[in-house]
Amino acid sequence: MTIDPRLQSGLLPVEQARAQLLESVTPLRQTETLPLEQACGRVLAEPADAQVDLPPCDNSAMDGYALCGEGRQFTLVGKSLAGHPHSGNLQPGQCVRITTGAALPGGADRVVMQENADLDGETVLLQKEARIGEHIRRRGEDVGSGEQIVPAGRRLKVADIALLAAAGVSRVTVLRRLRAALLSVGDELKPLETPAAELGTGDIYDSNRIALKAALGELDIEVVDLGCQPDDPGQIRAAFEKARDSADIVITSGGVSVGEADYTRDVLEELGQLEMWRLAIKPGKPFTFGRLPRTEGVSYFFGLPGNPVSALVTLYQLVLPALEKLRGAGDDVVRFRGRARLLNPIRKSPGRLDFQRGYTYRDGDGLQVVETAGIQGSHILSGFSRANCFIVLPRESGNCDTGDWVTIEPFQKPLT
Ligand SMILES: Nc1nc2c(c(=O)[nH]1)N[C@H]1C(S)=C(S)[C@@H](COP(=O)(O)OP(=O)(O)OC[C@H]3O[C@@H](n4cnc5c(N)ncnc54)[C@H](O)[C@@H]3O)O[C@H]1N2
Ligand code: MOO
Repeated sequence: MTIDPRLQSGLLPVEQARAQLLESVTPLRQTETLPLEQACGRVLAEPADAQVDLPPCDNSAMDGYALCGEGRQFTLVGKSLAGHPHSGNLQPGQCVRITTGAALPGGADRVVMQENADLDGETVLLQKEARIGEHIRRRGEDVGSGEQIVPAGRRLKVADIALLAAAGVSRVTVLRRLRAALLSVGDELKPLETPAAELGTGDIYDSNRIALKAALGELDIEVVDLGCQPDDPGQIRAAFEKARDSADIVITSGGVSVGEADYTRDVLEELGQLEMWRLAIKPGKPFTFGRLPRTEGVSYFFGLPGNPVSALVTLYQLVLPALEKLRGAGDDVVRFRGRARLLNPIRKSPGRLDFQRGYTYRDGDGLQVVETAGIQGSHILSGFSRANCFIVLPRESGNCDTGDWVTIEPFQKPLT
């Protein structure tokens, strides 16, 4: 197999890696039909059409009186409540009591708010004349029956669910959920169930798998949990084969660096193709991407570094955009970045795009400020836990001083 020579000599820029990842993955095609109530967060595979007009009829936007014609004096001839329309047609000079959302009776051409009218027996007196069309919501002004209301490819958010429900769409066809196989690699890793007293020297809890599982769960991705594997090429190979055969993507953590027990890349190259390794990102330099072909199709392979902060930063910055494309929702993902003023100096050496962990807030003067969330080692989880944003420092920048303006990227799902 051939590797881009730039990968061997230097480090691949993060933006280039993202673009390459997006180019490499092909969105899912299989679909399923679900009740609307189960579809939030899923990607619509077929456009959805309104089953009814919205609003379904001309109706009132206010509690008050529906009037027929001009003038300031009207005779009250009935009422129209939401769910209980007035049956007759109004003649000029007549009005009915009406509530918000209630159907406008035939002949009514304007509505006056009750605050602007006085009732005297059967007579309604307006404080000032109402304009034609005032406070009337027209049938179909939101959407018309049969109109396409949500396009294919939309990741359904709460507002989409509200619209579809209002328009009478009770079932939708969505792309099936992505399936990810997850496994950790390392002799030192122990399952979380192990009592602390039973840990040997250098043993650690397999926290990455738990964190990655939580992150994928937040994204409504099905997880096939393949546990932790020792630093043994045979066992890693068997686990990769199982992962490849059971999932659309395989996510591993650990064993992608250059240590003597780092077998992940070797096994990847044996079973498939290594497409990307060593990026100009901090933390997360040894991030690995490749493919594991199977009898039918392919499973995409993401090898995250073992260091816990590196694993999550690379998941968020590199894997997620690819997953969004894979599950068909590429264009709906908005990643917000802003600027904030640094409250403390930051150390950085040029060479890698740095995602430091920070805590941002508005100070008493309304200024967006950010402070570092403590020491920045890729093994320091307490700072990550305290943080609410990344401080994004350009690849070639060096140290920063108090008062400098820096780029921040507030945490969004699945980091929140
Ligand atoms: N000589 C070099 N050494 C290292 C380099 C390098 O360029 N040259 N890169 C460093 C960088 S940067 C990183 S990041 C790490 C990544 O190493 P691996 O992906 O091979 O990960 P491991 O060596 O297996 O583990 C690293 C670290 O993370 C802990 N770990 C591993 N898995 C888990 C898990 N599931 N849950 C929690 N913690 C985990 C592991 O115990 C190690 O402490 O390599 C550097 N070395
Ligand atoms: O790039 Mo590694 O992820 O610093 O620790």
